[in-house]
Amino acid sequence: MGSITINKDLLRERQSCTFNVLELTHLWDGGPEKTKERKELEKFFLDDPELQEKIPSEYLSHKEKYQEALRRSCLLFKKIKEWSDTTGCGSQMDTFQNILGGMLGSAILPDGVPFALNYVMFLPTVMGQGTMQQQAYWVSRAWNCEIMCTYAQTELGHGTFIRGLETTATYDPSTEEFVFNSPTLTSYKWWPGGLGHTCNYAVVVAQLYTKGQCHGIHPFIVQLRDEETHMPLPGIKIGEIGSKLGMNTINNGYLGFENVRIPRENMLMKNSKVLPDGTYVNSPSDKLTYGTMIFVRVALVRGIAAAYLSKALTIATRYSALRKQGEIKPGAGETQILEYRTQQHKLFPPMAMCFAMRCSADWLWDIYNSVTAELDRGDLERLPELHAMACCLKAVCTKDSAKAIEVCRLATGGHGYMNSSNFPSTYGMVTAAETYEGENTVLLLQTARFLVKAWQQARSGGNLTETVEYLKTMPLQPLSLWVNSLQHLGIAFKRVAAGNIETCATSIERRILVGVAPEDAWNEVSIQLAKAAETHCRAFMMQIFINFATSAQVSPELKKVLIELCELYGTYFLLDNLGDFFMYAGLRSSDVPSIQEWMETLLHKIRPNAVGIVDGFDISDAVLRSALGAYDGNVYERLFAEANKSPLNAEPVDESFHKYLKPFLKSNL
Ligand SMILES: CCC/C=C/C(=O)SCCNC(=O)CCNC(=O)[C@H](O)C(C)(C)COP(=O)([O-])OP(=O)([O-])OC[C@H]1O[C@@H](n2cnc3c(N)ncnc32)[C@H](O)[C@@H]1OP(=O)([O-])[O-]
Ligand SMILES: Cc1cc2nc3c(=O)[nH]c(=O)nc-3n(C[C@H](O)[C@H](O)[C@H](O)COP(=O)(O)OP(=O)(O)OC[C@H]3O[C@@H](n4cnc5c(N)ncnc54)[C@H](O)[C@@H]3O)c2cc1C
Repeated sequence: MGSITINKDLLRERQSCTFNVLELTHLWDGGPEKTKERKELEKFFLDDPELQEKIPSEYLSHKEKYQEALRRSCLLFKKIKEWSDTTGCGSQMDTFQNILGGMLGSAILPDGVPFALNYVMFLPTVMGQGTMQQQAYWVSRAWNCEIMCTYAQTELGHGTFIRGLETTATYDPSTEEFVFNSPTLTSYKWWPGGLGHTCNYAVVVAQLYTKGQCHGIHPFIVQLRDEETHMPLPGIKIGEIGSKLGMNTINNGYLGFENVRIPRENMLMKNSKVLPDGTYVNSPSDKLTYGTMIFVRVALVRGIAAAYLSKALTIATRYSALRKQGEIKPGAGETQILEYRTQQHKLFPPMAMCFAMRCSADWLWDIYNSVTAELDRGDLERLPELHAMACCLKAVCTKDSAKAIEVCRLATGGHGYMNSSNFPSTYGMVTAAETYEGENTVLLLQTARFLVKAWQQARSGGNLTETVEYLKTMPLQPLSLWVNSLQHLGIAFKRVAAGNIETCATSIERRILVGVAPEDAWNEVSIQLAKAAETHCRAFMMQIFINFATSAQVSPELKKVLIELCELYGTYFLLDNLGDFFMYAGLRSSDVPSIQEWMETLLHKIRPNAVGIVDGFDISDAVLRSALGAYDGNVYERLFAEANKSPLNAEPVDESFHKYLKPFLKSNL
């Protein structure tokens, strides 16, 4: 291996960047103070040799992977406490979020943290759905890792349709206990993270029966394993569900119950209650039980979709700046692959998406916090809008991110197929989020339900909330001739969304008029409904990005880049969905060449700043974990170093040669 110097092409890219990269880093982090905190945090954790990987996890067995992940998780959580005690600054919650859902966690446990569900789902559920007394008892125990907990909702037979869950919790007033049973194979809990061999308690979502009546699904805290021996308690059948496409250290498990008894106090009773005599007291809204899912959907947009995409882009962009292949002009010398317009088309629109996701995530987080405060005061008015936006943003951002990460991998050719590129684990992590916490199509249909109602309300002159206000204003504005401007893009995206929503609503009405049952009409139109929800989300993200790029308090050089990215976001999705813009936004085919040219010019303008933009994400090599994406660009040396970690390279001749290959070859002589 040669000495470590920065690759000359990367150096040149950095010298020609037109804006101050540190300014972008500060903007991305939310201010210089946040950048400083993040860096200190990363240093504290990533410099610890005990937390560093000794053998790449791909070369470990399934069991060894889990054991190593558990070892590091324990150290990691000890260090979190140490961090909070020594610094006295930065709430533990920020640290946990960074570790469990963010970049730091992916640096230390790239295939998932087996403790994640304790913090991501168990604690938010107890805090959102437990009484003050329950919170006082359970939160501190779980927070301090005296116990380790998960969230067990999904079953072998039902994930999406949670009203169809089969696990039963039957109240026995004689002992003031709930009795848990898994009446069928399909009622076994299946999927919860950490359930396999890590957790000793879980929030279990089950059908509540009292006085012979079923009251639907409710959350309960159930002890699964002995706190001392970790043996499953009597009647608990528990294990791990096996190897998966990714997230192989998160220890997803299965769980069945046979007459397992828990005290009445373990039902989370902030919303609905069961009194000692078995009387059921209703919740103000049965949807409050779904609160934890909203929280996680909100967190995913930034913590998974935007974060992991920024990682994939850093890898693919740096690599594309130093990788040379072929010539554009014969005899002119080999070209950096980043010079190819098709390569720019693969990488730069996802950069724009990353920014759009990031500003949308900030908006979503703010509305989540204000609506949660309103719910605590008994005001449920804005819950439907929050639910609708959390659903579509989770679906669209995880879909865009997973797709773009795969494009980034393809953009790095064969080397991207190596585990050492870190694309496989990055993709595995993000595509999982397309399914968990609400499968994406299903979530889009939830948003569509809200949109169709909003459209009906707009038509009848009713009031509309912030995100659907355009359904009232758009139809009143005359279609104007196409102009290549951000403002026109913003309006065109809203027109497309409004048009799609109207088409769905009228298609449903038409079917109902000829006697189709409303539910059947909904199903028949659901392809368009899912699309309408996606276009609504896209219009929202376009507008949020426009607001952000045009109002950001940054230098003119950085603002120019933000505006270029924002225009690229719009032109890219417009050209990808031309039919919609022809149908609903007054676009004519004669307008298309100028938009295509606009998009191509944007690619050209962004080109000199591409490396600067991904450098601005400021993802350290320890977090990036990629032979292709390291800051110094010494790709080929790193690929070799990683190849030499393969256990097969430990000996010049593997023992299997003598055992199998040699006798086989000899037998053919
Ligand atoms: C690290 C990885 C961790 C992963 C963990 C997991 O995956 S854990 C497992 C994660 N699992 C999942 O994510 C499972 C995904 N499945 C689900 O979330 C639900 O079962 C469902 C929403 C798909 C349908 O539910 P349903 O059949 O009961 O409902 P419906 O369609 O009949 O609508 C009735 C009304 O309720 C409304 N409403 C619905 N949800 C919410 C909400 N959260 N808030 C507020 N409102 C909500 C809806 O808008 C509608 O309002 P309307 O129009 O009547 O005024
Ligand atoms: C990595 C990972 C981690 C997970 N962690 C947890 C966890 O910690 N705790 C937990 O409880 N669960 C967890 N889950 C489970 C997860 O929440 C479910 O897998 C998810 O909600 C989807 O449910 P399902 O698997 O039953 O899919 P299904 O609902 O069976 O979906 C299958 C197909 O049917 C379609 N479909 C279903 N219903 C409808 C409908 N109404 N309209 C139109 N199409 C529909 C879907 O679009 C999809 O194409 C995890 C899953 C994964 C992959």
